[in-house]
Amino acid sequence: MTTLLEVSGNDPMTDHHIIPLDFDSIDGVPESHSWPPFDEPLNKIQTCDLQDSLIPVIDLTNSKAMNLIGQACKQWGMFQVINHGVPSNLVKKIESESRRLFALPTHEKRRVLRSSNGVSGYGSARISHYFDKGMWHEGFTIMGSCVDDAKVLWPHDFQRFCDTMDAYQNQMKQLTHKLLLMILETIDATQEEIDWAISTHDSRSPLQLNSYPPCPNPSHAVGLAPHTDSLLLTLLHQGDINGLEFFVDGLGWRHVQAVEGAFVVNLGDLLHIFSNAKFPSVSHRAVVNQSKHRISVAYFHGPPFESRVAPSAKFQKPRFKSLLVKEYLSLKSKHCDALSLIQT
Ligand SMILES: C=C1C[C@]23C[C@H]1CC[C@H]2[C@@]12CCC[C@@](C)(C(=O)O1)[C@H]2[C@@H]3C(=O)O
Ligand SMILES: O=C(O)CCC(=O)C(=O)O
Ligand SMILES: [Fe+2]
Repeated sequence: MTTLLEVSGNDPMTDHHIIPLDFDSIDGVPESHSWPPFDEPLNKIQTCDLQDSLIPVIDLTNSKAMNLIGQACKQWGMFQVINHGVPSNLVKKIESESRRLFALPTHEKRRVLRSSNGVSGYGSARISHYFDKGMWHEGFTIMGSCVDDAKVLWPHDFQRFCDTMDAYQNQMKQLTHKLLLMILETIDATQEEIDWAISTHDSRSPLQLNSYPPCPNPSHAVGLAPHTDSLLLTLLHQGDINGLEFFVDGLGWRHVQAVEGAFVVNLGDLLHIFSNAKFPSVSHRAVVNQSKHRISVAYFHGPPFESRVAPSAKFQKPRFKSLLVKEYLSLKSKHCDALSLIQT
């Protein structure tokens, strides 16, 4: 069985790409993390209420949910869901447990630093090696069980962290299954293709905790640099602090309005390939602010790494070459524009 470690192992990132800033002692944006001022999202000047936000908020108990989801996938590659069935007290716990982790002293967090060609653990996002500037971000990636790392952080009090992470991942698995069935039905995927996409056998679904501490100079820092997610689907809890933005051709960067109790769903590269580019793999980023410590939790679902990814058999003119999922991830770990490298 291929682990993510193997697919990412062939380009060990040098340490300065992995170790986040020491936010306990930082008092400004160092040159290493100072980005050229970037364009403000167009709708920053608009009132930030719902109808301004391009991304539809879809009630999963609505009988038209599947059609609305299909339209949102084609148009934006992103949507928000409410009345999804995930217990709100668990969502509150995942955020409070994440805050408890990131509130640990820097030297404690660095004891579970991700290894140079690893996936799990504390560190900057893996995309950091695409850029020569650092990000105003610290992350903690969980692949499967987090007991080993949690025992290092809290030798006598690790259970509630792990129980919360496990319970949340189980809920995410169920919600992902429900959403993928709807999304794939809108493009008439075959049963075999559906089984491939929803398979949790041997697939690796990382859980990513993101922390964006308040930043003294937010217009010169980037929380998470522009990227597309690589797998099939990402479910994001962003809490009540705005920061997620996505790029729309011709419009520029638009913010995704934080909606109480909603999950943001964005499609990844593998669904872009499978849909033969019918669904965009939306480029998105996270910006930081001066006063609030923003936390987000992202759950990534992908098919088994040994399996093959290709445009659905129903497309007469496939626009992408077929390759193994692990080959795609290995390509993406070196090139942020991996999708353009596998076009037919
Ligand atoms: C299976 C995955 C998905 C990864 C890489 C690997 C493990 C960690 C995931 C993230 C989490 C944070 C954002 C992202 C962009 C990153 O840098 O690491 C994600 C990336 C991807 O979606 O490509
Ligand atoms: O924190 C956010 O809003 C975005 C996080 C994200 O894009 C990711 O973890 O892939
Ligand atoms: Fe992302």
